[in-house]
Amino acid sequence: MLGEMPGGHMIKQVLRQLFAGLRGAPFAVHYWDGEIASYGAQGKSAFVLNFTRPPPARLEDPVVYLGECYMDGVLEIEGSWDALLGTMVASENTLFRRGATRALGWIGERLQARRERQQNNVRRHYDLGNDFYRLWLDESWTYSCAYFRHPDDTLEQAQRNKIALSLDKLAIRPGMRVLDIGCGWGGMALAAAQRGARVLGITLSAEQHEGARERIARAGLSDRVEIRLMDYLDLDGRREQFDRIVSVGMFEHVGQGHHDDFFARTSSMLQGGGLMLLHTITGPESRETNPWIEKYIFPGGHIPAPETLVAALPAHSFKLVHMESLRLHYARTLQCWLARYQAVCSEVVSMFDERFARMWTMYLRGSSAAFRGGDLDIHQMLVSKGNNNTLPRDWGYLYNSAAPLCWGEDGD
Ligand SMILES: C[S@@+](CC[C@H](N)C(=O)[O-])C[C@H]1O[C@@H](n2cnc3c(N)ncnc32)[C@H](O)[C@@H]1O
Repeated sequence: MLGEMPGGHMIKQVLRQLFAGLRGAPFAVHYWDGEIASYGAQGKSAFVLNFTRPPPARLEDPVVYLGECYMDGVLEIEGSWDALLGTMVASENTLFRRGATRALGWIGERLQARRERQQNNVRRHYDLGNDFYRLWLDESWTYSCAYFRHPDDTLEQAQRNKIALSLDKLAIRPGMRVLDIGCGWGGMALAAAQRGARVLGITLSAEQHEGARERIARAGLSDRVEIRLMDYLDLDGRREQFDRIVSVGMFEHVGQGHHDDFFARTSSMLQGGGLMLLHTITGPESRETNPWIEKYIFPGGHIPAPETLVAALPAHSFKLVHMESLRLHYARTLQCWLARYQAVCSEVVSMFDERFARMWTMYLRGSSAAFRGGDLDIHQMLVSKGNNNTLPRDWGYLYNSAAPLCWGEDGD
């Protein structure tokens, strides 16, 4: 499987072997020379992998290889991406090979080197440019899971819902000091300030820093919101204390083996009785990081397991107050982003190039499918430092629809 292959014939053998080892839904492969083969369970193909021309002869990592084939236009994927993602999850042992070695490679890396590498990784993603994200994010520039309270909610409305839900859970009151770790373009910070809080938002992205500051100035809230370009590792609980901490879509960057450190730091910055809302993508404990995502989208990221997060709390004086999954909300958010992204794809091609544009199509489409058909989930976890005796008596006010509005059978 590893190393150079002399040509199309050999790579076809290798791909046949690979596809024959996959478990899950029935699928078909259209090879570049006209051969059509069926794999997986019996039945009508749930998806088709269509090789439009001979792929490169070098295959080191199956997931990265197939992802690159898609980016290069060598491979088109037709049919259900949900089923494709389901097959990838069911075939993890065949497809994901490098996790253990990668984790070992990191052991012993100096803290400073880790910090620089993580910072560069994060900046590479978020500093693609405000012009790029502005093309397809909603008007609030929120780059995280929205909350589709009602089936007809637009993305804009759903992002407003998510921000309101998060601030409601945190029971923000005027005068409170709030820290937003990973504040993006400042939407949450702005909304907290509109509720009368004094907010510090931090981000590693220079583009976000500039965008958020401009936006807050335009809203006339610069006296209540400060946005700093800094790493959360440089915050110091001895100098600054907060009543509330919120962190949305940042924890995935904290990295394997550093969760305890994150909780220790946030605990040291929170007043006794203070509340923290952690909003993060989650997955099974045994989940391997997808090597294509690792290479092209989020290097150094790690998806935590919800039970690991909960287990880590008591050592840092945190108590679990409330926790919920927003899984299908993220699938819907990603669908909305994908539709908007596809509408402006030609602009993305002129900003970057065709390969980049296809890479992002794959990322958005694959991620949406991974939340519906794969093993990704997303949780909002509300914790208190020690006891908070002023919490709401019941949480009904968060979910005040008269009757529950449910997702359809297929999660749409
Ligand atoms: C997915 S974005 C979410 C942004 C925002 N919370 C939202 O919901 O739109 C992740 C954010 O985490 C920030 N981030 C990642 N690692 C960080 C670190 N070590 N210190 C501070 N911010 C970090 C990024 O700069 C980015 O703003």
